[in-house]
Amino acid sequence: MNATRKHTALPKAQILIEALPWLTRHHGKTVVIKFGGNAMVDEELKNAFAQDVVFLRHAGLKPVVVHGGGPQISAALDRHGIVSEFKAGLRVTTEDAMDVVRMVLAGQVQRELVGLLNRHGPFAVGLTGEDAHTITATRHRPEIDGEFVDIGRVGEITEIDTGAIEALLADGRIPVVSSIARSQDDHHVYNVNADTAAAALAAALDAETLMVLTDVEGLYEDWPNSDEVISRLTASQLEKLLPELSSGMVPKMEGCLHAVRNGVTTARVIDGRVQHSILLEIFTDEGIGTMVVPDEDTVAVPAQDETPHAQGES
Ligand SMILES: Nc1ncnc2c1ncn2[C@@H]1O[C@H](COP(=O)(O)OP(=O)(O)O)[C@@H](O)[C@H]1O
Ligand SMILES: CC(=O)N[C@@H](CCC(=O)OP(=O)(O)O)C(=O)O
Repeated sequence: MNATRKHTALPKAQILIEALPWLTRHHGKTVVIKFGGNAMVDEELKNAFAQDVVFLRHAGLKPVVVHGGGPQISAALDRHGIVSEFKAGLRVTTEDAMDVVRMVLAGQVQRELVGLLNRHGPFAVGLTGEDAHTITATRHRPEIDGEFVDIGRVGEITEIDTGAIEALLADGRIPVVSSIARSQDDHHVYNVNADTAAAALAAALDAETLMVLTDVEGLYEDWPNSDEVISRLTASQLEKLLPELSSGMVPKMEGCLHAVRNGVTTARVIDGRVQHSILLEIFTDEGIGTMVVPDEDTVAVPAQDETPHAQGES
């Protein structure tokens, strides 16, 4: 038998080897993955998402999932006869609506994700920001047209306690966090935008990467007029762009900026409608979506041969 004969499965081995430098560099690193409600509506996509997250866990990374559930909350509120209203991209949350938000996020969406991940082994443990003081918030009053408005039980994060999440990660688990905060003002809870919660957790956990899965390809340069995606931008470039952004992209991009300004090496917005978008983003040369990086002068440039990602990801 010819020892140099190429096996037909060689391309598979090559794909794995291509990922080796990335895996080596990211071994043991924390990756916070935000799964958006709009990317969460398709069964196949949800299964592929769970596979990707478990894959990362087996590859030696420490994934933390933070989930949204905007469409699911709106549907439940509708069933309760409560009209959904958004101001500054945030849901106006009455006391009654807060009970529904909590029920949907912690009792429905989080349970489903935990179940999907645990088909692969005893990995996922669900919690909300209320648990073990993980997320504490005070009442958020966004400034709209020069005035601070009351939008009910919407929280502005004041403190993160990473203890519970870190203990779970040390035990080899995959924490699945619902974006509800304990209140520092009273004994109730606050509704927090899931992008904001994910970014705050990524920064507090000193995560390597924040990945935000959504229902568009990334940040469009001139939305809604064109579908040209911005593939890479620095923190300063993003900061200049923020005032022009609208709706759901505002908390997403503000979150990415917060993350990279607070120690996270890359923040990415990727298309959650694409099956296995997490693995595609990590392991393929093309990369998909929008990547935000700290300003050039604040990061060390990685060695070229260690970068499988064409966009020069670190
Ligand atoms: N510049 C932009 N690029 C891409 N999407 C944008 C932009 N500005 C606003 N959007 C809107 O933001 C939405 C994503 O935010 P959101 O609906 O909150 O998603 P998710 O449920 O994944 O958090 C897109 O579907 C799009 O309608
Ligand atoms: C204050 C606020 O707006 N909270 C969000 C929380 C869920 C969320 O952010 O879900 P997506 O990521 O799917 O948008 C809401 O009530 O819809």
